[in-house]
Amino acid sequence: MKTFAEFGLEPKVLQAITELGFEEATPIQEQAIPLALTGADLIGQAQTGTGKTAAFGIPLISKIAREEEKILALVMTPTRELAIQVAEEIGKLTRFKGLRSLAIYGGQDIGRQIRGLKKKPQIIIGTPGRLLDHINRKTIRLDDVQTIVLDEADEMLDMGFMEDIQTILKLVPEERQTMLFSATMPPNIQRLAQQFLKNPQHVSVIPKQISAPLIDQAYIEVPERQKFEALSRLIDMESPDLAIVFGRTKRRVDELAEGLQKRGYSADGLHGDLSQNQRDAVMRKFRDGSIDVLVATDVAARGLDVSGVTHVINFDLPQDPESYVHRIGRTGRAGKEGTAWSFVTPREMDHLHLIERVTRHRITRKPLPTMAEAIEGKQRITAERLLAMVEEGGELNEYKGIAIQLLEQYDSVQLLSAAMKLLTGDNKDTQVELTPEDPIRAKRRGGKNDIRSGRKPNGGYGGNRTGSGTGGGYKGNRDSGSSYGGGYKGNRDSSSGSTTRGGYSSGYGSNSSSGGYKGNRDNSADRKPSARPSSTSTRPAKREDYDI
Ligand SMILES: Nc1ncnc2c1ncn2[C@@H]1O[C@H](COP(=O)(O)OP(=O)(O)OP(=O)(O)O)[C@@H](O)[C@H]1O
Ligand SMILES: [Mg+2]
Repeated sequence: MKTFAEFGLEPKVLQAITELGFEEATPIQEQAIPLALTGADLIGQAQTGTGKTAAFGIPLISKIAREEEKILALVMTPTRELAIQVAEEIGKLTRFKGLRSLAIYGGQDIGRQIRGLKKKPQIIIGTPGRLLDHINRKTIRLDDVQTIVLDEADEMLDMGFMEDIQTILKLVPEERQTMLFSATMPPNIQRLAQQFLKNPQHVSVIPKQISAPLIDQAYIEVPERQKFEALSRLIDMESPDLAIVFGRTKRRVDELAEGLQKRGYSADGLHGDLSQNQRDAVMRKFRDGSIDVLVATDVAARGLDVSGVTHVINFDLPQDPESYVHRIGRTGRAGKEGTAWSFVTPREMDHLHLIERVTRHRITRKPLPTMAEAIEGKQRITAERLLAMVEEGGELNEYKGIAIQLLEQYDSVQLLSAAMKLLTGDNKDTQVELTPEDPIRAKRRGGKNDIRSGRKPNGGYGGNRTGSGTGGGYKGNRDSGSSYGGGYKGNRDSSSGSTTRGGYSSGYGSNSSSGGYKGNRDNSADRKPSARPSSTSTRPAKREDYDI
């Protein structure tokens, strides 16, 4: 392993890297950084959570002089949340060097972005749709761009951004450096690369299995109708610090988040129909631990890096193996361990086997958690919370009088059991009905089913995307203070975890989100309204359902 000093980086960048707590370069960084510093075009592939952002971010910022007042680097990402996150990481890396970077994405007030652009940032990180909007308004000019990065390039193509990306790339001077990064590399990427990259160097760190190694993967075979009960038991049994539950559609996510809240969990939903304000608020709550369960569509599958995510649960199986790899990659990041669970209905077993084949990884079958296991898990957490309060020496004097009185009259075991029962907040009786989803049908994959080799056959799914709207309605602002990877790191051990694991009792009461955002279904993410003409893509549409 190399240290960052060995790359010959300037002191201010090294200082920022040290500040981020990076001691050694990850394998993709070790390979990509020296090459990228030579100015070569790159295609970088490495497992989820292995530091691809810094692998392109460090060379990108190293090339820029502080006094420049032009846009010299452009990073494109498929989702708004990812644009925000990458902008934060680049912001941290340029902290001492003092470069200006700005995130540009749909859903945020365009006037605010224009004001930001007037400060002459050298680095723009954005989603293609809104970038193009600025380009057309002439508020962004790309004439001086020297470096372009496409993060999650394959996903951007799948989302129908091919044309937008091509338009944008054509506006950037030919003498530039172009880099593509992702954990998966299907063939349409090769086409894009052929068209826009010059003699690209492939940098890939891909061991035998494509998914990140530190993720323990399991599945539970469960009929559609029992999935919610299974989820509730699983969460109780596992008591995750932070979990992401993936649902297939926006409606599913709404219903799941609402159902979990009703049952007393501290959960909230994220999908493309929420206003940007709501999306930001949910992400902020998840990042700072004030909710423990993020229920999301695939809008959260790519690139998101939230420290402390211990569990990913595929409530619905994803449509394709690539999505599976990215979804479960939200845990087990940066050398940490994680657990991924998938619910598989009996009719979806083929689909599960396809995922196993393509990812070259056996997923362990586990039984549905029993009620006893669920209760045991909940009791453990309640006991932990109780003990944490005792050990922290919380202010208990006001309660001691009544405690002594009660103990004189009642048996201590009886009393403590009753208190624990109250604290555990058993809402098991609350009925939750979900609208059933059809089982995922296994997609026919001709040729070699190997995402690592990049040979991914054309999907057989034409169109049928339901999302519409191009991220209009520039609602919302995001305040800049939110923190990615911020102050709660290292503070999620079991005792403090129990303080954030609200919902089993009172006191975490801001779970108000489930209302409000329904009925706003046309304001989807930056996703394009319908499948692009197939002439621009090897696959007309990847997913049967673009309802994320
Ligand atoms: N050299 C390093 N040492 C320690 N931590 C690192 C290092 N490089 C990156 N990280 C941290 O690892 C985490 C994952 O990094 P990053 O988000 O860049 O992964 P990624 O490879 O882009 O994953 P994905 O495929 O999911 O997008 C981040 O929290 C990042 O700060
Ligand atoms: Mg990434």
